[in-house]
Amino acid sequence: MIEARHLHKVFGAFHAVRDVSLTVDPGEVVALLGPNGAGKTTTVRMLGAILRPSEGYARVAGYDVVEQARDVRRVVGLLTEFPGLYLRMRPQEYLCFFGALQGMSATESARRAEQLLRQFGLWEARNKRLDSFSKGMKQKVALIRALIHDPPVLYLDEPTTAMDPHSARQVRDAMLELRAAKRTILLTTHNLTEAEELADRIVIIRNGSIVAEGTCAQLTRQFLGAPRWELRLGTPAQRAVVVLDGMVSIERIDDERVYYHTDDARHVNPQIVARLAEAGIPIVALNELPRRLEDVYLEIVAGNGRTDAGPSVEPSARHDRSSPADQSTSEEMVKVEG
Ligand SMILES: Nc1ncnc2c1ncn2[C@@H]1O[C@H](COP(=O)(O)OP(=O)(O)OP(=O)(O)O)[C@@H](O)[C@H]1O
Repeated sequence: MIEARHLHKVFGAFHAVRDVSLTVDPGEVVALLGPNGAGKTTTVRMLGAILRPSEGYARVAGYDVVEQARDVRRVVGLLTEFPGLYLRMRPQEYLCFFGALQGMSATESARRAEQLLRQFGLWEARNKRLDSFSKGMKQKVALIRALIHDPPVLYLDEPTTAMDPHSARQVRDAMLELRAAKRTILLTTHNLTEAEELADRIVIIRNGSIVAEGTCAQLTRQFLGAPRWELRLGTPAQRAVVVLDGMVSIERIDDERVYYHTDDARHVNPQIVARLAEAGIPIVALNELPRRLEDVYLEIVAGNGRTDAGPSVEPSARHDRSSPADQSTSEEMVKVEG
């Protein structure tokens, strides 16, 4: 559904996005993660036909983001990080206005706006002007704006940042529903728990380049190694070392606990339990230690990991589309905000 090849974006002399190639399949949710200034929003804006790539190309639902920008904007619902709302309007008229821009009839957009305002708990506030809305409420209106025409592709840039926990839950539930309805979603977020919950696949970008890509499980395995286990005994753990020796890789021993790694827990752990029982060593508990996306992320962006994300390089031969005009900082293809 989204296919980007060798995307590159230069602002003046600054390379904000370098050689980004990315595929998102129909119905897939991909989280684009990375530190501040990594190039996430710039990538999303290029994929949304808002910003012209300096090099490379991208197609969304089969449409080229440069040659068929209008079609791309029709099939994409875009929630930007700083949504500009028409603050004198009330939510319903604002949403109907955007529905009309997307070619919806007045009745259809009014019906859809009502449904979404109710879903996100804003129906009671429908008669208030948007300038009286809180930051989180405005963000919800911006999200509804992205959803109004029920697009097959959604780019959600930090969709829950300003929201209270209940509202953030509503938005995450909405994303889960959209995923179930086979919408294709590219999500950028600094909330790694959110990414873990929602995304089928994670892409990590740093200094404008993709440095890691995969499912949470794949990235965890690649960057944190084999799963860690904690064995709690009812006796000093030193006694168990002889039993475990050669079966697993012991990381440390702590009083009555042993921490170890194994690639083959399914076979090794039952053997460990049997041998300890045979040796009369009581087992209190055996647990796999949870590994969070946050640990993987920090390993990658801190640069200690096995990534090759080094300093920036000049773009090499790519599908070149740059022109002198494209090197400026004001090359927006369209102005989307009010
Ligand atoms: N229009 C612009 N002109 C010049 N530099 C820009 C422009 N837009 C973005 N940049 C620069 O490009 C880099 C990437 O910015 P981008 O907004 O894509 O980062 P991000 O990963 O979305 O960051 P954050 O997590 O803080 O939102 C930053 O250094 C930013 O200052």
